[in-house]
Amino acid sequence: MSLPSVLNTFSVKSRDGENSDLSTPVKELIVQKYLSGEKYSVIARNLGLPRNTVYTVVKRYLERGSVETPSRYGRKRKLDDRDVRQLLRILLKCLKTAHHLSGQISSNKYTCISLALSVNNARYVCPSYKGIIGGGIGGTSAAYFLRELFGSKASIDLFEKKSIGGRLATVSIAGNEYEAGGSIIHPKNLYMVNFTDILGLKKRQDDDVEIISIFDGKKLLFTTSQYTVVTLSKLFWRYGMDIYNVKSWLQDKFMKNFSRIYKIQEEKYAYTTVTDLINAMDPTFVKYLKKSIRQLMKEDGFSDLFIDEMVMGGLRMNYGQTPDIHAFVGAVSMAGIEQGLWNVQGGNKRIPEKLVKKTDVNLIDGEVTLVRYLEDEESPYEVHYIPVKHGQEKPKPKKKQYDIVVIATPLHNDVSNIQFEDFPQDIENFPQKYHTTIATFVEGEPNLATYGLDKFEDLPDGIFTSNPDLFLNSFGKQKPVDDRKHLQSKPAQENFIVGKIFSNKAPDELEVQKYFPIRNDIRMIKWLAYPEYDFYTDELPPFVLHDRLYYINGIELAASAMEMSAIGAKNVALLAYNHWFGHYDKINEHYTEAGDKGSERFRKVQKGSERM
Ligand SMILES: CC(C)=CCC/C(C)=C/CC/C(C)=C/CSC[C@H](N)C(=O)O
Repeated sequence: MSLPSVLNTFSVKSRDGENSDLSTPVKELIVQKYLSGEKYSVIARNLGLPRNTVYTVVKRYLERGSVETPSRYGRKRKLDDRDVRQLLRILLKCLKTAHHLSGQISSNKYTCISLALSVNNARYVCPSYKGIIGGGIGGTSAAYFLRELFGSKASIDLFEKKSIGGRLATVSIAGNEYEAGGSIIHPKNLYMVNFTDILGLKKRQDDDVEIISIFDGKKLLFTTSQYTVVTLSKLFWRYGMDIYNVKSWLQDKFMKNFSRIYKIQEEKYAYTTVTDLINAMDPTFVKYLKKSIRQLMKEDGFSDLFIDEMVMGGLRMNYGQTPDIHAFVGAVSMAGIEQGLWNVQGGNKRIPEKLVKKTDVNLIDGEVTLVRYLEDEESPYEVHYIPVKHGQEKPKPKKKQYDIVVIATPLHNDVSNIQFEDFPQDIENFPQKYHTTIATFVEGEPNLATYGLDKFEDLPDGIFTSNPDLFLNSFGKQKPVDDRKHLQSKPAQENFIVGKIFSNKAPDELEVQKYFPIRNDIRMIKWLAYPEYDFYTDELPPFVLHDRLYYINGIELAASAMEMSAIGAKNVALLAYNHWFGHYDKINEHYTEAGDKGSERFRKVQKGSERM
């Protein structure tokens, strides 16, 4: 099955579509009954209709404010815009006095109805119980943003079956801890910068000039120098103007409008699909999903040599893949080889660990197996889990009910095996393949001959590879996550280093010998690290799986990075907040900043996405 069709099965689509075969009075009767408090199942039974049909009619009504299917040729509205605005003003006044409603109201044609629905639907108290499934950077960021939005009274449970941090982890070798998973943060990754600040953590940034080479499997094609002027001359000699153009190209084509997301989210706008969120940053980004980074850069005049060496090198290091992956993740990878990258003193996993404490969540050590929808219950999501085994006894399965549930783990069979039951539509596991990346840490003496070198001093700090057939994706000399010198162990022998080999397959003894013939210790970590970006589609997964059941990790299909997970988490927290308090004018809506030219190009991407 191709990806678009697979993703369609994942979207929230009602089985009986538009119900265009029901007459308008019947649809109106359904809505009337719903508004007077009758449950879907009761309405369905009394009217002799399938429950799904009733659900869909109500859902469409909540989205559109009308039971009619919108049509250019349909019946005209009886009220004109002026009437609607006037009605709105009156309604708003009544509502604000009567219910202290704080929602903002715009004058779009459905506002009148959604506002009326707010009277029935808006909840004036915070949801009591929220469950987050997954304790990685996505889940813990979601906890933080939910706490920020819903306040200290909301009770938040966070389920994690292993350890907090997920794919942010350290490995212990030669007496020190090293970054083993997501390892780098860009200076413009505002959420990571803010978390580090708020949580009282410190940045770890190398002041030493790092020497980087590109290796084709036989020799080092290119090596930077510790003198910037020499490096620039060498780069210019090899890549010409490409090396000067790439920085401003990345800034103009990507970084500038990517940064719009921070303002958009500060203004509490949220999007129901990953595509809609990307589109809100810049509609051109949606086009990047449908072409390769190679194609985009070639269209913009970059040479094959530059793409095959620099871009390839960055992509093999960051995602173990090639410039044939889509241009959005390609651009993120390019940002990941810019200057000024940093990580957290003590390890990046300290961010999620400290977020858990800061947000005062209730941590549940357990593996979630099932989420069941209990339609008639006040807290309709029943989460089933198996507590982590601590003693000898086999733990008994348990369950808890929630108002809101956030899934913060890839819904992918190799990673999680959560079942969904009794939902009006199918919620299936994430069909996209995840890429296996092996990080092998070795304490030993590197094999200089492999790189065509003679002297130990000439071994670069980092090696990118330009050959897609090579076993080695990248190599890097490692520094401990705690760079306070007095805490670090000394290497076991002269010319011993701790090096990290990234590869797509586990190395056998011969392969390890090739890079480290003499060694003291070796540790190998297998990650299902990020999606296999072998698709071009602008139909990325939804953030909303059901009314108040949200999913963060679909954002990884756009690009996987710590910051992307935090952006996804903030979007989901804002969706939960806007849905709960009836701020529908902040969902899937265009955000315009005064004088913001970029957003004038905004177009709606409602294909396959639904306003919940
Ligand atoms: C915030 C702006 C303006 C742009 C940044 C876009 C972005 C999300 C950059 C992340 C850069 C980065 C750290 C890329 C590395 S790829 C992920 C890698 N596998 C890792 O996490 O270690």
